[in-house]
Amino acid sequence: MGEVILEAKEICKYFGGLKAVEQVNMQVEKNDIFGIIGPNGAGKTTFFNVCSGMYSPTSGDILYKGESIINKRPEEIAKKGIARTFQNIQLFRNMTVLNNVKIGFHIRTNASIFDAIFRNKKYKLDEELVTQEGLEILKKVGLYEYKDTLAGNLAYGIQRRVEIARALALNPELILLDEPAAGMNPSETQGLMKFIQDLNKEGYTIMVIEHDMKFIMSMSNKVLVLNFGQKISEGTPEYVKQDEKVITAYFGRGFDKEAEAKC
Ligand SMILES: Nc1ncnc2c1ncn2[C@@H]1O[C@H](COP(=O)(O)OP(=O)(O)OP(=O)(O)O)[C@@H](O)[C@H]1O
Repeated sequence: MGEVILEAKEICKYFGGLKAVEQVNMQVEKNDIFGIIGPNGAGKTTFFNVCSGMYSPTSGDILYKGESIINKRPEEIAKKGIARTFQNIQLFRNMTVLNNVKIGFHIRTNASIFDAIFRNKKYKLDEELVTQEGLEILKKVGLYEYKDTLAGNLAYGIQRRVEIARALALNPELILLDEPAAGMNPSETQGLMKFIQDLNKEGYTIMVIEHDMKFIMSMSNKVLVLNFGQKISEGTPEYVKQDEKVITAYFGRGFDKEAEAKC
């Protein structure tokens, strides 16, 4: 077994009387592409938000490299090496791609708002460094040609990649992706899959939640399946696909043909 970098221990998250997530355990190992799927309302988003530190669990713990990240501020979590994207793209549409990526660096550089306003030496040094690093990231992920394009003018699939590129500016080890293929057409989805696999080859560990079964099954090395807030299966895509409990969860909800076709 490889090094565990993110661990969920008996996570429960209740909203009033509603048990959105119930006793879920998970271990993401270094270099995994760890996929989480489940039917609508299964608790994926809630679990994701607990893992990224956005929600405190009702009970249980989240450990990053053995250290609890529960109740830590988002920037503290980011500094530890965890980056995330959001379900709805959160780019500045009227800014260039490069400037969007540069924003991702603000947590890492030491220039204060004071430095920035008065554009003093420290700010200028940081600004140069950040521009260089931003360009490096764009080269690394194949987005260099868009560096001067306004984010709002890009095709949807490319905007998604820019969002992920911005997350890389935090220099993370672990990237959490929240439904990255939502709203994409099949060719954009294919492109995104390759993009994520390439990042993984670069050494990033990835945890991803998605509705799209085919996306998760063809990309992940490990899959966790939630249903009604509980973990019903976990393993390789091959294992999960033939697990009776998974088949029942999906088939029982009446989208068997669709789900099967997508596997
Ligand atoms: N902030 C909240 N307050 C109250 N109930 C919530 C909240 N967030 C989620 N829920 C409920 O928790 C359950 C799990 O929702 P969640 O969004 O985590 O599932 P999901 O698997 O991500 O669903 P989908 O695939 O539809 O996005 C649902 O019954 C949902 O209505």
